[in-house]
Amino acid sequence: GMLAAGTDPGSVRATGRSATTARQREERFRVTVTATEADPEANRNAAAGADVVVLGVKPKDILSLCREIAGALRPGTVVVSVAAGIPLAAMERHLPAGQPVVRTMPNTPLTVGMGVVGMAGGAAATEEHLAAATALFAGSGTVHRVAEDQIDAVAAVSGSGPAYAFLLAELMAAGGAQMGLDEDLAAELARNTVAGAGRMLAEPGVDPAALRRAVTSPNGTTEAAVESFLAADLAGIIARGMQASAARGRAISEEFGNS
Ligand SMILES: NC(=O)C1=CN([C@@H]2O[C@H](COP(=O)(O)OP(=O)(O)OC[C@H]3O[C@@H](n4cnc5c(N)ncnc54)[C@H](OP(=O)(O)O)[C@@H]3O)[C@@H](O)[C@H]2O)C=CC1
Ligand SMILES: O=C(O)[C@@H]1CCC=N1
Repeated sequence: GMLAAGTDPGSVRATGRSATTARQREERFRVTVTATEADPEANRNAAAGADVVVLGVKPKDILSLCREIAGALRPGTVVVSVAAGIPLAAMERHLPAGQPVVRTMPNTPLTVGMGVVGMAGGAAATEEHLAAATALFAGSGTVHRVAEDQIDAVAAVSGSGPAYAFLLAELMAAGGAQMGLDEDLAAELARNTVAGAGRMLAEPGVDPAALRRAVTSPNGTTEAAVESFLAADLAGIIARGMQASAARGRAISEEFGNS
């Protein structure tokens, strides 16, 4: 997303673990990608002198990565985490005192310029540091400042949310095939329906309920489907799934955020 929005590839130093995926990413993104399995200093070298460092490893690996790069950071370097569940205070404990840290919850639609990001700043993060973190995402989505205790809820709505829409497309395709449609046709109809509905939702100021009502003819086919969904407690099913997402964020904090 950053590159598509005009970031100079020459200004980006990326790292990964595997040399094979590093090569693939270099070819795909035209940025320098160094693998830690080939160069154990890769992360420290990438962090040294950077204005902004983005931590994109799994939550369980974030704090050891903070310790690994701590000695290479300049005092003003902004450390931006995308990890679910890892608290700002935990990262701050493993970084030099006073290091500006920003915790974010992005989502994959950033890759098509339609991302949404929740963002919270740590103890040493000033407006200038938050603006630098916002600039990473601003060309490929919208950034919303939230209190850190709301990040798990942001993850439940928008971080994990793309998967809910993709699951809907999968289930609609399966339902179409069950009714006798060719499997490929059912998948194509479902995929383009969810994609098309998403495009309609992206228009400024639209109300999803109004869009839904426009499809729902009185006593028609859509009404029959929607009534069936609601009678089966789709609202409760979605709410419980989102609670499970947020609970998993809290569990990650407890499992990996206390060291
Ligand atoms: N996927 C999503 O939609 C979202 C993910 N997140 C967060 O993003 C983070 C990554 O998740 P996800 O993309 O699913 O995971 P992936 O496994 O796809 O990505 C993790 C990456 O970290 C690299 N890596 C692992 N260890 C090291 C290391 N020591 N040094 C350098 N690079 C390393 C891996 O390299 P290699 O490939 O070479 O092994 C891999 O590229 C998580 O913290 C997650 O919470 C947040 C919001 C949305
Ligand atoms: O599933 C996860 O834990 C990450 C965070 C939000 C989306 N993917």
